[in-house]
Amino acid sequence: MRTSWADSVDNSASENAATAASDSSGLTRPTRSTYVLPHLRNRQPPSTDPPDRLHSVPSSANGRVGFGGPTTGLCWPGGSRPDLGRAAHNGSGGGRGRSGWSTRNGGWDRGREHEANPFVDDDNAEQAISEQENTGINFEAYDDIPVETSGDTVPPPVNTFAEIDLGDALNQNIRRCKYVKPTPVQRYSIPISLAGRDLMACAQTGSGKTAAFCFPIISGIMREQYVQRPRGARTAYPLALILSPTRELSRQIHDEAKKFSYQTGVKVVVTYGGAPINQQWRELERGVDILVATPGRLVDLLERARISLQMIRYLALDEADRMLDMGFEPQIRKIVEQMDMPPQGVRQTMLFSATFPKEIQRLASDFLSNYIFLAVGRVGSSTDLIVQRVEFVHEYDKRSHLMDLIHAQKESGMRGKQSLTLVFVETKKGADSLEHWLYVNGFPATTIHGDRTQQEREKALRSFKSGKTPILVATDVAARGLDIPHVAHVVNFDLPNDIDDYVHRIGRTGRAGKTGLATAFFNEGNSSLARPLADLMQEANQEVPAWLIRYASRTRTSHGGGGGSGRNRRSWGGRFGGRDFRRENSFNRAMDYHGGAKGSGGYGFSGGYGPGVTSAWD
Ligand SMILES: Nc1ncnc2c1ncn2[C@@H]1O[C@H](COP(=O)(O)OP(=O)(O)OP(=O)(O)O)[C@@H](O)[C@H]1O
Repeated sequence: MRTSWADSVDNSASENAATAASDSSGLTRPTRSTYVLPHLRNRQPPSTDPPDRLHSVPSSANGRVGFGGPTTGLCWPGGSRPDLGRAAHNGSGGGRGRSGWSTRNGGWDRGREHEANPFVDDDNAEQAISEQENTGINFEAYDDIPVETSGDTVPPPVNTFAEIDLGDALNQNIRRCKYVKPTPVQRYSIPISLAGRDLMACAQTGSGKTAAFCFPIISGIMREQYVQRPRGARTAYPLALILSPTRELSRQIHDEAKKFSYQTGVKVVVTYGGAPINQQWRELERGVDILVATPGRLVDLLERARISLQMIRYLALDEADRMLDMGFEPQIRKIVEQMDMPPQGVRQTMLFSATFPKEIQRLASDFLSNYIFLAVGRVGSSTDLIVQRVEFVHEYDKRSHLMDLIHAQKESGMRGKQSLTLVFVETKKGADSLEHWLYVNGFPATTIHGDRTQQEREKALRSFKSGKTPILVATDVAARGLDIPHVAHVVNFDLPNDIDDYVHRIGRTGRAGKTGLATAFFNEGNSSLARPLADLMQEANQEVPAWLIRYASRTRTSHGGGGGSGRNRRSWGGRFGGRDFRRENSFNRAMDYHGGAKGSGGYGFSGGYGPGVTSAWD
């Protein structure tokens, strides 16, 4: 019978302890595996299993059951988190440096020999260029950024990575990534997460949210020297789950997380639809600490009892507003609430996105316990790095307009290479047809959308990233999260119906402090977007054409002053992509405010997240 990597570590440890029935914290530990019938495997674990034991640990000040108490400063509290079922780590409690760091003895040291170096083989030259450019990140662009936090006792932010006790191995990887200092969302969210707090974080596109949730998870797992996992025959027991809405984004998060966890002993595995499931099974059987997944494939694996969530300590939802909108919510609820994942308050939950409509915040709060809301502003910050243009273009003129833009782009291409242009369209058919037309007209283009096979999607993305086909025509499947260096221009050939989708789309350029250009084709068909678009551009100090303002005021009048309709009836936080909805609900707890001027408007009305079409997604 095969056992997982984690199991083999645990097996050898428990075998050494022979029939030991308790660990150093006096908690009972199962000494032999018990066969569980597949149909019973996803039930709540028996009372001796670790997650149940967590319930017996008293609540701490932060409201988290079983968490070893709030930290002072940024270091882990002395001793282990009793909720983890690991032997106490020997840290000095608040001390820095090596003490207390797990070497994850045994298992990974063996596995490490085979651990490919993710810093050398990844996209080769492309990787090298983007790494070089990380050193040139325009941090000045972040200096005046407004940041708002709300919630009970918010841990203070840090200014440097050195102030945070992330552990030597992870620090080494941060250096390898050429991250010199934390971005604003990292400065605030990492201390919050390291203190064990739940978090809802709203920060601009391209501002480093992936590292913001990966670092605390990796660091937390590294600190846990020993985890007793049930010895389920072929079931994997990850300690952390990162969910994202698309396959490509899951792969990207996996690639990043592998870099951050290189030689830490923390094993990251990805699973998503459209790829052979057997291969993913085999990978899972070799052991997994952090599982990155799309919801559909994960539900499949849970139902087949290939994965159990009973050991989950950390849950992160990237693009959380998208994950909780109508397209995904039932699947997410199933994963988080109806399988065997420990409840909120026991696990630590982190939700990240660039946009957080209030209705979605309300839903999301079901998953969180006494959480902190963090908003890192848009205006006066990285969104300003994207020059936004909007042109009035009739449907029949769109192609020739696009051709003009691409010609202009070609002329301004750097190093003799055409810079990358990402063109968003509404439908899969429209994507294929536009790609064909571009190809016929001599423009090297490729396309990515939900009707293409996963292989085709991945090939298209590679070809675009490498510059072989410098034009990518995409549906919204490429709108969120994808971090493609050198995207100089985003063209909204068809505007989306939802202003939040617009924000994510244009965020594919102007990443990590770099500049970018976004052009939108607007016509009568987009009237409902006129007002939110005009407001957004104004907030980002962009030039708003007079005709768009006229359109915007017309929609304002026709909607009785409410402005926008359907999905666009959202209460944005003015300078932010979202603001804590608890404020409107007479949430009278301590509010901390850092930097920037307070409350500059927003749309001034709440909620109304209407139904939307989500066909372009997984
Ligand atoms: N501290 C840092 N220093 C330099 N570069 C960084 C730092 N943190 C992240 N980056 C780089 O910034 C880029 C954007 O990061 P990331 O993809 O995590 O953004 P994001 O906030 O998740 O964006 P989106 O909202 O579009 O998903 C990446 O190339 C990443 O490597």
